[in-house]
Amino acid sequence: MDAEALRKYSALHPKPAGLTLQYGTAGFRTKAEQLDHIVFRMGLLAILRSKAVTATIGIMVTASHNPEEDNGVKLVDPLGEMLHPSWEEYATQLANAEERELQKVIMEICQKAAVNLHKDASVFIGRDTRPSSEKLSQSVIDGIQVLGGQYHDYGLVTTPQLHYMVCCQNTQGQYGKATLEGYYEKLSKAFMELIKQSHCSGESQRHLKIDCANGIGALKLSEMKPYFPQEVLIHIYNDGTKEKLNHLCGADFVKVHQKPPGGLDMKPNERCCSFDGDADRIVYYYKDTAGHFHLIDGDKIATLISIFLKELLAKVKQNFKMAVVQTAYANGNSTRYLQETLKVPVHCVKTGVKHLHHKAQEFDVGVYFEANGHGTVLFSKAAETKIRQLVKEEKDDEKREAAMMLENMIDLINQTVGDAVSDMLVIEAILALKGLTVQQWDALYADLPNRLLKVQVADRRVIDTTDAERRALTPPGLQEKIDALVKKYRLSRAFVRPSGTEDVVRIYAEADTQENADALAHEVSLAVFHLAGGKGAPPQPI
Ligand SMILES: CC(=O)N[C@H]1[C@@H](OP(=O)(O)O)O[C@H](CO)[C@@H](O)[C@@H]1O
Ligand SMILES: [Mg+2]
Repeated sequence: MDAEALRKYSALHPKPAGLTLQYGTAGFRTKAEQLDHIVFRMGLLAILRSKAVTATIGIMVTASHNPEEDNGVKLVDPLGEMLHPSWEEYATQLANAEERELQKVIMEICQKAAVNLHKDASVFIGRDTRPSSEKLSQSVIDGIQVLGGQYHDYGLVTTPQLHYMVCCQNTQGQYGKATLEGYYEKLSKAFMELIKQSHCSGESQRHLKIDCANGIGALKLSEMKPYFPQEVLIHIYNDGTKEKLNHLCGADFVKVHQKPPGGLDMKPNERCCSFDGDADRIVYYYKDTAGHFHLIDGDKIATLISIFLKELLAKVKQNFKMAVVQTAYANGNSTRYLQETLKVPVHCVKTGVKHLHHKAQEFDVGVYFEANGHGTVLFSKAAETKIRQLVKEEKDDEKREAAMMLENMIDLINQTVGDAVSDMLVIEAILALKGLTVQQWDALYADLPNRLLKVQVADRRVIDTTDAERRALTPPGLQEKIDALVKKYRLSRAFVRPSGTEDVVRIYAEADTQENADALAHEVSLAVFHLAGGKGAPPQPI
């Protein structure tokens, strides 16, 4: 390591005095002006990680659905997964080290993680469309160069595209070609193969309006358009030419406020969807003839995909183990539908994509979605091999055709991470193949009315949870109070947990009516305020 270069370059990316940040659920996220030293140091860390695992590592500059002024950075592991939890701690240490200690901290990480500094290193870089992203990605490159590694800067890409590139690179092209063209070709080919087999979609069925949150999704979808057949009629809104990123639009806005985004004129019964700022989340929605808004969230997306896959799996008769993975935020009626009507096992894990991804890897076919629309499907290697073999060798027509559809699903879904573009194509293909309208999809089950609130407390770490975050262990008395409040309502459920991305405690409640869900959420938020050290004025009724 060139100590002099490290000193010189870290001085160009100084750490603001007293600032400490944590590598959280989605990497580092804060105001863009506080991030320069962080991204420089994540460039350093990406090199260390690359040397440790002898593979290409990804680094993405984005703050997803957060306001345009924010930014963030996260690392991508060799197969396109999130950074391994054991390294999150190193990331935090490196980010918070004083400048004069930087070299020492690097050496400590090398020792703890058995990094051989003489090995080669390679990093792929991507960024979203925020005004601050370009400069920050230059600082990443400074970090990479100080420790001496190769890099490829993909420039503007969606988060899932970068995950895809990393996976392609480290599987020597088995997953696909590590170029944007490779991504577009792989997805569009699988999509076209799938919809070839659909008979029943009239023209009106093929229109889809997409709110791109004024972000990177708009750019990349426009690039991808020429790869689609003419029958695909997608209309891009909020493309970033007029309004601000994520402002009153995007998947997070639509899910949280349960209303349509600005900038998209929606006619009754038109199928619409929203991406988030880095295009790794998607939610669907429509307005009925009475003008009521209907949200189709990640839970209903997981349900649609599960129905489709379960039918195909029954046809190929392979006894593949399939399961759905959710978090505590999944609507109670989605869980009930999946378990009782569809008879698919459902598992609940802690919030955060890495937890869902990890659990889904236990099955031959693991469908995972967060209610907010981040999700994908994982196929085990054994299942994939068997399916590809059936496509080549199976004599029975029905079985072979089902295997072909599964094979195309494997190629269409981005198995590295949730991907709005890929998920959208999966959904569009399923709707076309099953001849389902957006209303019919929505009608699979009715969401239980629910409410998500947040409360500020002095220190959110006073709340400790268990049972996939569904029960609070501390502070004393809180869970007992929640239990008592929940008993007052029908079909009710409530839980609280400290957020991993914001300095707040989140409260979730559902019940038989919206009034009851709102009342329960409010009462629970008061309990949190009083028992967990609430800050400022007590929460007001909704
Ligand atoms: C209730 C909710 O939507 N929580 C989100 C949010 O996490 P919190 O830990 O709740 O702040 O951001 C995460 C990262 O994007 C996402 O994985 C998660 O689902
Ligand atoms: Mg995102």
